[in-house]
Amino acid sequence: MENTFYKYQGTGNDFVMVDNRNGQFPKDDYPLIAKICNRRFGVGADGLILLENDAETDFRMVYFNADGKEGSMCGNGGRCIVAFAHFLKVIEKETVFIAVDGLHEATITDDVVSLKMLDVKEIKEKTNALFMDTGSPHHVQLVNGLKSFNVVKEGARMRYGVYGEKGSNINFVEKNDEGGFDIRTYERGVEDETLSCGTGVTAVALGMYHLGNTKENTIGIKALGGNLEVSFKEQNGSYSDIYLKGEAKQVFKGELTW
Ligand SMILES: N[C@H](CCC[C@H](N)C(=O)O)C(=O)O
Repeated sequence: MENTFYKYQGTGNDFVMVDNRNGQFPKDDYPLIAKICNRRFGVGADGLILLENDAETDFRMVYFNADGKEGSMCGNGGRCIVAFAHFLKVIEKETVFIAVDGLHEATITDDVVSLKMLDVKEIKEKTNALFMDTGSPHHVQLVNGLKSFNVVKEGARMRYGVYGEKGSNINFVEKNDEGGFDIRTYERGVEDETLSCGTGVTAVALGMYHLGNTKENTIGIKALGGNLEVSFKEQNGSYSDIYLKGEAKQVFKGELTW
């Protein structure tokens, strides 16, 4: 079945997933990928992910944003592709795979995937905000009244206005009553607010620890689409053993008929 695709979601960040171990997917066709991700003219997703063979690891993850262009690392997509690899029996419960930013270890238990992220060596302090690279670039900013905050307007303004054409993902965060943090994210490449962004959730957890807003190194982060947990070790402002953990689920299967 040549054009079979699957749809996965991780805390509401949704992806079209294709088994491209035969190398037949036309991955240079950006307009096609954008069309598949379009919610009116296609399947509809925040991104499209290919699972490919890799000589040294269990598989390769190739991630495209909804605009059809290859993106930087996607944390929720990384969790979803681990669930997909498990479904395809490419892996059992543990894996090491390669993504655009390097090697990732992960484990899967039922539908819960714990994904190891790359070390974060530097957090930059900006006016009332932080910036760091957790595999993707992230701006982290505390706000009051997150629920009613205009994430799309402010995110779009800052994504271009502050970070230029290359841009950044923009996260807004507020402490919640449960000792964790609420997050809302404007995603570059999707050019909209998504229900969750894994590399953004990771950036918020490290950022809140960095600012002294929590002393915990296992932090619950609530995105619009569900809850994630980030754990890490910190030494002299450098972060290692970073794990992003939460549900990743297959939601349907179909046939692309381009
Ligand atoms: N949704 C993704 C982030 C994708 C990053 C992408 N928007 C880019 O900047 O290329 C995540 O779960 O981490």
